[in-house]
Amino acid sequence: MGLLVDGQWQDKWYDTESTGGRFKRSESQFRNWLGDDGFAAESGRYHLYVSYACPWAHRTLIFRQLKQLQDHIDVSVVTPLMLEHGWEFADGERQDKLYQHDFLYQLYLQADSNYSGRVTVPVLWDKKRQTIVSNESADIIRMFNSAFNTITGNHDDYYPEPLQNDINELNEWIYSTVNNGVYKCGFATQQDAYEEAYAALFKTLSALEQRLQGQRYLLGDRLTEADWRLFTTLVRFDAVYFGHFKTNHKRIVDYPNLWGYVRDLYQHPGVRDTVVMSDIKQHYYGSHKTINPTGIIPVGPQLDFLQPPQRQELSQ
Ligand SMILES: N[C@@H](CCC(=O)N[C@@H](CS)C(=O)NCC(=O)O)C(=O)O
Repeated sequence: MGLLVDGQWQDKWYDTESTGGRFKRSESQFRNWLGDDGFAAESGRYHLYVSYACPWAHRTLIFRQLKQLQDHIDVSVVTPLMLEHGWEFADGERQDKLYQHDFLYQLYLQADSNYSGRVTVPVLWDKKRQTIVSNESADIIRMFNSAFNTITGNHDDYYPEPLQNDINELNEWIYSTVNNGVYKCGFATQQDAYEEAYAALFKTLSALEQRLQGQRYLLGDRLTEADWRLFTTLVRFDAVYFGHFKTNHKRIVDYPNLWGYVRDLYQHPGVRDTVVMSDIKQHYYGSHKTINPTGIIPVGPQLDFLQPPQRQELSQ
């Protein structure tokens, strides 16, 4: 675990000293947009770098499936552990298919040899201009939602105009208390910081449980970006966050509506292939030595995401 400082790799854990023990996620720095400034949407031009463990990268893999981009955007997948060199590649299935780099930070240096900042997944790479289009998953999924529509013929819209304000509001709330909320619990280094994040997380989960009582998705009948962003955290919750990040007030299986909802989304065509639970568990329990020094990976729990969700009738 580390970061680049003026193009040099340094092995450092997150600094929580200046924030009273609170984990603060840094802003992504590459924020170009497909279609703008010479980044035309073209089949085969862009490459996606992901980790199967990472909930932010997971969103982009889901949108690649939903929007039928598999033949147009290829993917390289890092190995599950993130240790002193950050994200790494290996031979075979986990190679950097474009440049055979050993470490992801080498790709960042290829884009900017003086880069300072964290080296995160996902990365959307432009093979033509040899640079990073974006390392912000929220932007990448928005681009995938529409930029390639004329190429794929897939016009499904997960960010429809009339619902955009509602989606943005939900995203903000769910990002800060749930998606990033679990990290705020897990990476807190002071008791009050942890308890504050824990309370906010379970307050939101309880509100979401209520909301999903009479409706299939967060915004009613229509499946939107907000659902997919919530899904990647919920699907990891019982196997990882509950124990490793100490978010143990309740499991997702203890919330009937949320549990049915996760199964419903898991069983959506193309999605289950993007959930690689072995990488998820290995990454968290094996990479965060300050939280789990032995690196032992718990065997359980048994989770049956294929149980019928019984939520279809809610959208009729
Ligand atoms: N805002 C970014 C966050 C991505 C992110 O933090 N990814 C984590 C993995 S889950 C990462 O690569 N962390 C490496 C680090 O912080 O050094 C996004 O949503 O794309």
